[in-house]
Amino acid sequence: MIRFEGVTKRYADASGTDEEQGSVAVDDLTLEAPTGKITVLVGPSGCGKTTTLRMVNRMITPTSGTISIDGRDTASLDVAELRRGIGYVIQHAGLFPHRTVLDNVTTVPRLLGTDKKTARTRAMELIERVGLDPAMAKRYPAQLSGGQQQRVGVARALAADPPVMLMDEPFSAVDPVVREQLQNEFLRLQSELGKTILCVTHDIDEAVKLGDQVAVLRVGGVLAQLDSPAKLLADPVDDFVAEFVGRDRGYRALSFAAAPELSLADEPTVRLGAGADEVRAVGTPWVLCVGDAGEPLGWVRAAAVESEVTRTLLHRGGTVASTSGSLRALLDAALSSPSGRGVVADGDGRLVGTIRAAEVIPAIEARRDAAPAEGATAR
Ligand SMILES: Nc1ncnc2c1ncn2[C@@H]1O[C@H](COP(=O)(O)OP(=O)(O)OP(=O)(O)O)[C@@H](O)[C@H]1O
Repeated sequence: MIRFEGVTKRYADASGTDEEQGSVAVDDLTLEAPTGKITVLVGPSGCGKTTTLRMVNRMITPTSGTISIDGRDTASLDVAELRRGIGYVIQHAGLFPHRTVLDNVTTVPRLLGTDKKTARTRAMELIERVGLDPAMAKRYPAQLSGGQQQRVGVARALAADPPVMLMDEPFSAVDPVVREQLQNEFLRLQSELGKTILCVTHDIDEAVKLGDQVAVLRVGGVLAQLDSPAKLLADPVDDFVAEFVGRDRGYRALSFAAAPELSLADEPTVRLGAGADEVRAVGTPWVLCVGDAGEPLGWVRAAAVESEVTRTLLHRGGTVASTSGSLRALLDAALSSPSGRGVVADGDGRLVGTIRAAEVIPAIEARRDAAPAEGATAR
């Protein structure tokens, strides 16, 4: 566990005043980042997120207060020893440009005395584990895409197997699609590794996606709210947090509500290559097309089929919800489906049935009735 206790950081002003009289970047922060969990610090630009993170590995020294890791005051530890237990990932990956990917990943273990062969074997494992082709190990950072560089950055931070990871905007230098992939893979990796992670982002969507708990900071480095993502969306503590959490929060909060078992309608289906007569015989304007394993491929408008169902005729707009997914995914499947019937698949991606938005709403209402709002945790 990382514990901040009454931590304040002031920066000396440019005029050269003492730090004690300088401007406050982090103000009396008390916060616990539990072992094995992801704690996300989020807030507007300049609210002290990076300062907070860097005080943990002592790149920045607090003006007052204490930071401890598993009960040991970080100020009392040897800096090198402290940093050995902390992986650090930054925006743009911060790789050594003149070293290969493999050398980037092995640098810290080598410095720590791991023999070359062991360090290389482990680095290759990690390179694969973060989803990179092993052939990339020989490349230099400039020969990789931004997303690939970020993956190397994560592999490098994990190379010495530190119990604690600090991540500063780790996925922000890549486009939204790559970003989502990186986030998903990072969550998968964390579910295997169970590191104690403190992660900084300015993006509330990223915060609620990654965080087991989310700390919202306001400018001046004051903690506004510390809660689970679901609680934060459902119950912002004040106008600042409500505005920061943003619009659509009622809908977004449904991501954290597991879909109950709802009765699904049997959906008649056709296969690719089905003739126009077969499609029209279904008797509905939109007909669902499935693949050989029963996986939904897309809806086809019956009137548009002249001879047979081809891939180009498939409507791709509908999302597919999983039986083990969230209420949000279920509702979204219904809302995005051209037929109004949301497609639901099982864990193997096979069609189970369909559901309409009007049938999802009662489940949402039932959830509300079952869980009366509690008070938010605020300071
Ligand atoms: N070395 C420094 N000297 C003086 N002031 C600093 C220094 N570093 C940061 N600050 C100030 O401290 C405050 C917090 O900065 P910090 O970088 O921690 O914020 P942040 O929340 O990470 O911001 P961003 O999201 O824009 O990166 C800001 O007002 C910043 O200008």
